[in-house]
Amino acid sequence: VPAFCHPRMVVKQIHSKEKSEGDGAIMRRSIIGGPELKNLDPFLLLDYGSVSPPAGFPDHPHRGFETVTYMLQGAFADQDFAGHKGTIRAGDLQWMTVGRGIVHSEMPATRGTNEVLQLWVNLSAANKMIEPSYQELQEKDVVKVEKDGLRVSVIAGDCLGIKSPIYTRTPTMYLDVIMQPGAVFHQPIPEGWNAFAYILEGTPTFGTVITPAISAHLTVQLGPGDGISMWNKSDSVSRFVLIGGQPLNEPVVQHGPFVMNTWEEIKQAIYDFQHAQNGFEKAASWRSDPVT
Ligand SMILES: Nc1ccc(F)c(C(=O)c2c[nH]c3ncc(Cl)cc23)c1F
Ligand SMILES: [Fe+3]
Repeated sequence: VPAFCHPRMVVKQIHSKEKSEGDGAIMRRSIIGGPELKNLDPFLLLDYGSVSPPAGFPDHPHRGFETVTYMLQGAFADQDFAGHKGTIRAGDLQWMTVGRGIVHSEMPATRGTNEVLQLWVNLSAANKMIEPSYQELQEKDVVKVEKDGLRVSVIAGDCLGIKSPIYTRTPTMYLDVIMQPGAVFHQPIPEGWNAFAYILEGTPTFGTVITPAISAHLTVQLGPGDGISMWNKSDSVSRFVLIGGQPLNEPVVQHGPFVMNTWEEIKQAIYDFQHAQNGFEKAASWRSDPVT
């Protein structure tokens, strides 16, 4: 008996190229509104970074969306212009609803390799100018499902009956999936949602068609359907993040770290930031402290 009425299939596989971002951080940008992957609404980008000091992401603004920072290894220190400070360690999650504006810095907090995934989730027009807020979970509080060679960290949404406590204004599913050799995993994804996977290690198989060996740092876009079946037919561990979200179907105008619906609103965001007003008041005098 097939697991789903309309199993989703792989429709596109894109290798992410390395590019520098912020201050010397070498990143692999997996999805951007670029020509290759336009229709992944509500997602704006997924960045994989392997960052060592002195590189990092010094003081910079955001407006109009959410940043989801998930640490894979090492740690990052973040500080914002409202005095919010924290250290995000391996397995920790920071879901930052930027809304009307945040100025912050995100710097590696250990001398070694600090591996980070950052997803940008767009906000609806109605939510773009809401007050900023954070939802932060330590690794021990990220809900996990272990079953038959499967270990899923439920970052957002629910999996095998286990629900994340994270409130997602834009309905989102975000799973960190580790599959031992021979494991199988069937995950429902609501019809109409856009969905993709980003492979971190191994060669997992997605969909009923045996896709070619899939390698690390590959984005796999999934087509329409009500769920995805995955196997690990190899003899080594597979790890990937599986991400899906309900499209907003609104115009997207992005200028760096500002994402609004019209150019007018982008000009306003730039003006507000430069004149420390309309949500950027605290940007007037704030500078981040050096990370020890
Ligand atoms: N200057 C500038 C301009 C635009 C940015 F988006 C950023 C930025 O913060 C990041 C872009 N990818 C990322 N991945 C992980 C982390 Cl922790 C941060 C970022 C930045 F710094
Ligand atoms: Fe940032």
